[in-house]
Amino acid sequence: MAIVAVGQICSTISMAHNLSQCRLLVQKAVAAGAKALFLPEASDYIAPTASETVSSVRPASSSPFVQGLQASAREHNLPINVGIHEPSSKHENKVINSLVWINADGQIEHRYQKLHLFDVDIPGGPTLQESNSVEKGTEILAPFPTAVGNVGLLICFDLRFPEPSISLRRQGAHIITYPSAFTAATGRAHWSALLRARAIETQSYVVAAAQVGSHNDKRTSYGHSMIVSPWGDIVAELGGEKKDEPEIAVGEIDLERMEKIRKEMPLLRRTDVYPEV
Ligand SMILES: O=C(O)CNC(=O)[C@H](CS)NC(=O)CCC(=O)C(=O)O
Repeated sequence: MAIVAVGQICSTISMAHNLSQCRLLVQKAVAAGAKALFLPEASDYIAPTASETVSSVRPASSSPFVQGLQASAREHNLPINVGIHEPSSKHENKVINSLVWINADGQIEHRYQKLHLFDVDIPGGPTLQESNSVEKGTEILAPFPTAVGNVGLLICFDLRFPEPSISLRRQGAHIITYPSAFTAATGRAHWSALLRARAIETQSYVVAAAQVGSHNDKRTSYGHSMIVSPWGDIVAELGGEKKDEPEIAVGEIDLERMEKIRKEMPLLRRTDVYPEV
């Protein structure tokens, strides 16, 4: 059994501030005995406008934020999963919403690019057009082995679509991650129900690190980072308020219990009957 930590922060436009928040979380995760730390979507920065999202981007190889976290991972021998922005190689005026796995040697070993972009217009909020500044991904990254189990990467709004999580499960995932910056309004309505549903239907651990609180005068995130077991229990959960110091929550990944759940209730799909999904 291994302990994992989810970290909760309130990223702003200041990469230096966001890095210092994340480094505090690394120290807390190490002190708690965690074997991996999961950080939210867009941990490097959250900008108030699409143009500032694009103008703030740095390649990972020269981003002080990414390099700082790589140094922390190496120093503490702790793998870190973190959501960042990276330049798009296809569009000059877009970034990619990316999730990287930094291994215990501080190397970026895996990278996933967000598939589903958050374009919504709900009167009274939220109104966000992620595709104005972000280029969507085109593939699922196969789950990869880590010290805490086989990890499959997805991001935030991807949570609303069961198909990629089912695909990751079928490809051998034990843990599915949803680093997020859920809006306060949609988070209240849907966040925990969706996370529990994905855990129950994939019979996998779901680890969801979330942004919390007010990032700027336009954006507030719901928080409530959590770890959900393959049976759907909420193993650990943080609150919805931004604290003076960023917080972690920790939980055990029990792969034996997961295998028992999968064996006792096999979820055999009738794709012979519904091949279109
Ligand atoms: O803007 C950035 O830099 C970081 N990206 C985000 O915060 C993204 C896109 S705006 N947020 C979501 O996908 C929220 C989904 C959500 O809230 C829901 O599905 O209800």
